[in-house]
Amino acid sequence: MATVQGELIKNLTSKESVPHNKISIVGSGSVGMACAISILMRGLSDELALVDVNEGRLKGETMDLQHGSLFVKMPKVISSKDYQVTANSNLVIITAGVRQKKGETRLDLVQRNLAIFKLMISDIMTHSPNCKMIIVSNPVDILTYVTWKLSGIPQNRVIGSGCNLDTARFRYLIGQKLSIHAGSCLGWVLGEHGDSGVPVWSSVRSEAAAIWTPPVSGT
Ligand SMILES: NC(=O)C1=CN([C@@H]2O[C@H](COP(=O)(O)OP(=O)(O)OC[C@H]3O[C@@H](n4cnc5c(N)ncnc54)[C@H](O)[C@@H]3O)[C@@H](O)[C@H]2O)C=CC1
Ligand SMILES: CC(=O)C(=O)O
Repeated sequence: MATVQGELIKNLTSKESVPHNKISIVGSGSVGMACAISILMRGLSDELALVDVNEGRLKGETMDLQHGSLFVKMPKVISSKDYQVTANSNLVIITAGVRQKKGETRLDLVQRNLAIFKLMISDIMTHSPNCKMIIVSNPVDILTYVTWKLSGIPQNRVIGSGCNLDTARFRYLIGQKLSIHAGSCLGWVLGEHGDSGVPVWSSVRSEAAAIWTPPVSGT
């Protein structure tokens, strides 16, 4: 029998809405939460799902994001340690795993994070066989390759963050040197993310460099 309370709190729409651009993030640590906030602030998804083995952290981070609903356009945030919550994602971002401790290199993380990936990738594929994946966990280039192999999906659906962060740092530092915004400095770091990345000086261009160009003699 319908109660007054039941009538007052029932949904106005009869059907559950189906997300059209669902993004899931595995790992709700520092990097996962930075991704989550960027996605929400830019309105990139209509449903955001988070997964982490640390249920206490996951609950706290999810509540923080949900409580910020007032400030974002697409505020649906769900989470669980069960990968079912990621079902039908268009994009899955992997930030889960261990990070470096003092004295460790990114490559030192490979065995521990590989073990996590072996379990995680099959769960992701079971629930979102058509998704694209962005890998951030380190060592990122190796784990991107591992994800491609473990998932069996075409290589154009598995994207590693690669040297994006190194390139951003490079452009920031050039900008600092020239007292201009990093966006006005072009330049790339290529190779493997981290200690062996190669700053390609011949790729560097900046608005300031144009100012420095000496005038052609005779003009
Ligand atoms: N590619 C890049 O440019 C960058 C990569 N990283 C890497 O990203 C990873 C994450 O870094 P942070 O967020 O700073 O670490 P964090 O320690 O803050 O977060 C990692 C999260 O992964 C979770 N986790 C661990 N095992 C899991 C599993 N089996 N399933 C689900 N969740 C699991 C942990 O509970 C934790 O919440 C590290 O490997 C780090 O080295 C970090 C910064 C930049
Ligand atoms: C953690 C890491 O890969 C970085 O900050 O470059």
